[in-house]
Amino acid sequence: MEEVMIRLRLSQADAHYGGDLVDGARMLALFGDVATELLIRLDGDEGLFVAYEQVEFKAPVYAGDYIEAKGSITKQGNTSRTMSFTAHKVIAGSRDASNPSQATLLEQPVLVCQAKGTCVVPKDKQKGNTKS
Ligand SMILES: C[C@H](N)CC(=O)SCCNC(=O)CCNC(=O)[C@H](O)C(C)(C)COP(=O)(O)OP(=O)(O)OC[C@H]1O[C@@H](n2cnc3c(N)ncnc32)[C@H](O)[C@@H]1OP(=O)(O)O
Repeated sequence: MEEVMIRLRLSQADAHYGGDLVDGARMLALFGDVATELLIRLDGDEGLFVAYEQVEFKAPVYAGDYIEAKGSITKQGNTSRTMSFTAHKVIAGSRDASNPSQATLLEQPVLVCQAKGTCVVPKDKQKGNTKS
């Protein structure tokens, strides 16, 4: 199955809790964008997220970290598209206030979040089914 990936750096604006910790919902926002691209590629429509079946936050994410969010469609129903997602930290920003510009390229990316979810694209919006 085709895989889609979004890679971005989390900034100070993403820090939400003490110690520059990023809200877990930020990872779900990334998964939503990954899902949207998967649906555009398959159906030519952005679709709608109907449910997350499973979300696990496996490691903390901080401002300054670089994240790769990936997803693929695992099952195609009539209108539903079931997907699985992962987010890995590939660069860790500084956690040392005395050396804030230091950063570490991680030899092994760290799994920070994983989820399964389902999106819906109504039949009349699926590629090839539009009447116009
Ligand atoms: C990815 C997006 N581009 C970005 C977003 O995240 S959108 C923002 C968040 N989502 C929304 O605002 C959507 C709000 N929900 C809706 O508008 C509707 O619920 C819906 C349009 C998404 C679905 O409505 P409807 O078509 O009436 O639903 P159903 O006919 O009941 O089901 C359609 C298919 O979806 C499957 N399904 C329904 N509920 C679940 C569930 N909890 N878990 C897994 N799958 C579910 C259902 O089985 C149908 O599948 P098939 O058509 O048989 O394949």
